Amino acid sequence: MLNPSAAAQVLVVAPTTATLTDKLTRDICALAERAIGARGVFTIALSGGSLPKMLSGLATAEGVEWDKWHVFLCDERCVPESDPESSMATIRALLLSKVPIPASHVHAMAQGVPPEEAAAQYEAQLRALFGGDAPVPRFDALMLGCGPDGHTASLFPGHALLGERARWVAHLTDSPKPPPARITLTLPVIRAARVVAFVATGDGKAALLRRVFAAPEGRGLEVVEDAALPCTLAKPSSGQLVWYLDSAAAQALPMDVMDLAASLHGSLW
Ligand SMILES: O=C(O)[C@H](O)[C@@H](O)[C@H](O)[C@H](O)COP(=O)(O)O
Repeated sequence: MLNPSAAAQVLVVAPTTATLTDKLTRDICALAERAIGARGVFTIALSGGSLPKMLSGLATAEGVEWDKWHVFLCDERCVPESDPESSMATIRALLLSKVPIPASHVHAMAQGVPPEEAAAQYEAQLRALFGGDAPVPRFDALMLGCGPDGHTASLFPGHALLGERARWVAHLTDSPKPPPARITLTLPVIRAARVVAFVATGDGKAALLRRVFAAPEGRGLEVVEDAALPCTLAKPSSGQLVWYLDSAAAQALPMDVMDLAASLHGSLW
């Protein structure tokens, strides 16, 4: 019997996006409680795209110690927060404006400065919080999405940033998904997280997910690293990887993979 909280990789498949939202809410609250119990704070980095909407259930969750949360971004589009393309603006509208997280615990990326400077400033913020001497910060949770091309955060297939090993935060000005200028956490930071959670919903992700879960039969849920699909490289080296899908996104997964999906009841942590 699978004990999801002990497994390095977990698959959750919910029949609808509403049930997926409920499951995500329960799991994130349980993870936050565990992190706060162990270290006194919960550090979570969020992405843009459709993810903020999937997290909106957190706004009505009960018993959350919001004052212990520190919220970061996995990546950001280099636009002002007044622009509808701003990921932070969406996250504020759908979640942060509805919960009492202290403003000083919300770590946005700088606006109105060149992308390179915004990346350097964000890395300096992380170093101040996680300790400048740490080889890499260890987030409690990174919430990621994935594009049909396999990108995650702002790490795109074939991009030179996939080879970045020194910086914690990097910039790019040639993103194939608009807008072109972006800031992103790098792979060493993503791999150091305690939990890396992907959320993917809808038919448009089905073909990609078939490629992500393409390990030979008998190798369970193993996501095999494929340089052409950056989301497969975003695997924590000593943490837990969780893929949260709705049934539309999961429709092309092989039966032996679906058989390993965790229960929707309760929480993973
Ligand atoms: O700027 C962005 O859009 C995000 O940083 C990006 O990495 C997103 O998470 C994926 O593209 C998935 O987007 P969807 O959830 O909208 O499919």
